Amino acid sequence: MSLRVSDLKVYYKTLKGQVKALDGVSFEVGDREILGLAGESGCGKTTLGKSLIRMDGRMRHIGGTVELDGEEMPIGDDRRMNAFRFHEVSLIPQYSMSALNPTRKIGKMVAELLHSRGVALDAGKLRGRLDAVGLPHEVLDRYPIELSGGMKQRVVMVVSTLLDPSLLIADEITSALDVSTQKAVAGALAAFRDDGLVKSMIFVTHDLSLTYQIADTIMVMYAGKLAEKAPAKEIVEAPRHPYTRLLINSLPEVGVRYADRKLTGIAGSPPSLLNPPKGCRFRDRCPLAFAQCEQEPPVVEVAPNHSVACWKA
Ligand SMILES: Nc1ncnc2c1ncn2[C@@H]1O[C@H](COP(=O)(O)OP(=O)(O)OP(=O)(O)O)[C@@H](O)[C@H]1O
Repeated sequence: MSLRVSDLKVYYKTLKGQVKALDGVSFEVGDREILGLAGESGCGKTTLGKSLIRMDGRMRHIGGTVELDGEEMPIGDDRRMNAFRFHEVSLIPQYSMSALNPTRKIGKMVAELLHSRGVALDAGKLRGRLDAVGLPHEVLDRYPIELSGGMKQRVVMVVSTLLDPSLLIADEITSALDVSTQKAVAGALAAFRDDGLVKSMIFVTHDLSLTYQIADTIMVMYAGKLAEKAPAKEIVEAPRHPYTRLLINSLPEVGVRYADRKLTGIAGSPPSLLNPPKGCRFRDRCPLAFAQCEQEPPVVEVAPNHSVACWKA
């Protein structure tokens, strides 16, 4: 087992109270597995990715454990997490390709970044990684502004994996790209796993159709909790949770750009995570809701590797 997350609770401290962004989430990612993490905006996807790397100032580790390759990660301890960051687990954050330093050539930026981590640049390895994502070596001599969006995203992928992390988390890395570039970048990401450059991966996206192309397993979250997790084909072809069904039905049409997509077909909006409702958090929007949904549904394995949190699944 590569990653084991048990009953993880991560809250944000705000002036209005605690936002329960991750509220008791448990799941595993196997060796060589790509887990696609899906769900509407605000369900906790980014919080999950960040909490495995670096908590921001408002985030609090309230409970639960995270084990990577059998070792517990001290996710609430920023200093002790230094031993894990980039070395064991690496995150490609949302919008990271736009955050490349515009005043540095790519090669210099990579050298400086490694230096800041106390690691010497291995030029041969760097060139090998550029080859792996289909970038010409001469990008090292270019400024970010001279690269296309897809090239910048590949640079970020190379930088994030130079220290050979076991687990790579990619958070919405294809959102700002056109459809064919999205596919190419997702394909390059899957090749990282296929070539053994990383052992396992979490691919975070709103876009279930893209995640379906590369993920072995898809986990759907709703309002800070796990709704359903199953092999990708099963989630798409035979979803059991009413929320997953509605998500699948609202898949955007092929060829529509991210910015033009709207999640239609699910009336209402997710509950506030400041004071989430008791019981099933989806029940106000659920076409199948009944009295028992006032109790929180447990996550139940309804078929091999297929878990659902719904009384009616
Ligand atoms: N810094 C913060 N302070 C307070 N609340 C926050 C903060 N960041 C996120 N949240 C809240 O935590 C919840 C989960 O947010 P998160 O960004 O993890 O969701 P997401 O599924 O990744 O959404 P998106 O797809 O829009 O990035 C939301 O209710 C959000 O409003």
